[in-house]
Amino acid sequence: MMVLIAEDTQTDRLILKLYLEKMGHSVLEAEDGSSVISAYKDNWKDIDLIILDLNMPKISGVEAVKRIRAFQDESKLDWIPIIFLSGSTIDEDIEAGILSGADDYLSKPIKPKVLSAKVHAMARIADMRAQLLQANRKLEALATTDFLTGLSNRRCFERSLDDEIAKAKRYDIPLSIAILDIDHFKRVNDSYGHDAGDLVLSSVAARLQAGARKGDVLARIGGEEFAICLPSTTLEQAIVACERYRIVLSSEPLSYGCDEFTITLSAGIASMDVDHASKHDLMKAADELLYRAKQEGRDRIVYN
Ligand SMILES: Nc1nc2c(ncn2[C@@H]2O[C@H](COP(=O)(O)OP(=O)(O)OP(=O)(O)O)[C@@H](O)[C@H]2O)c(=O)[nH]1
Repeated sequence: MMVLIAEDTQTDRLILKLYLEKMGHSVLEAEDGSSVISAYKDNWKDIDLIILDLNMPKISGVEAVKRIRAFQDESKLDWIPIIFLSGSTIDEDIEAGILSGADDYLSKPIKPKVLSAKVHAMARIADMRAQLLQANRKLEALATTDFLTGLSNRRCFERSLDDEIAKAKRYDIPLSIAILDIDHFKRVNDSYGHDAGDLVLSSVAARLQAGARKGDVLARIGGEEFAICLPSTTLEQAIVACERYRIVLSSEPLSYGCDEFTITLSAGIASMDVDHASKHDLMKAADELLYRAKQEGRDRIVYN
């Protein structure tokens, strides 16, 4: 581990450094409260643990820990363990240290075995926390991804749309969305089976994804229904993009074993304006236009 230590008494600092290095850790030294804060800010990526003296000149250990924890919160950094070191064993000092954001307390003079045990315990907690964060990230990815196509799912699409609508309003920039639906998809399932249907869905997703512009959010929002959020895109530009998707899809057949399917899609496009200023209004407008595209014969894009 990389341990940042802060201790204003040079001999104490050297002893602590020696013990930690003997245990196989790397050590970064600071000699007072303000230098431990700046050392952490400059090196937070490498630091795994902080051990600091409670009583230091100018900025006390308690204040330094408060500022380090505040910096972690503001910058959304991962938690790392902090241990206080002090000659005082007064209950109030221990309480103040822990309440400031530290995780454990070591009393001076340092006993190598106790130091080693506490560092070990902190490393274990940090490791468990890292595992938990990783598991949470995996769960988050599962909760926002459509398992069949690997695209974003409806939940993720709606969340991105909320963000893009807020940005479009804040900076007064255009925003368009399109809802695309594969035509007569039921026939694929009915004639070739569900596996063929699944393959068509993932091939369509891959083709749409390959043609998507960076920054556009493409999602599978229902069975054979896809949606695209096109930030900074006017209705005219969205029509061009959706025509491209429509042609990309129908121009070359998809194959499933020896069978080939020509797939077409219908789409409704809506752009943000005074009438379609909310997520609900935009989705509803695009959905109604998609319905019109189906009514008017499919394999087409409809907009207002
Ligand atoms: N294979 C497969 N089929 C799905 C999936 N989700 C929905 N479907 C099927 O998609 C089909 C949608 O049928 P419909 O809503 O009648 O639409 P359509 O046949 O595409 O007709 P139009 O949209 O009117 O052109 C149904 O047969 C669903 O069972 C899926 O994940 N995999």
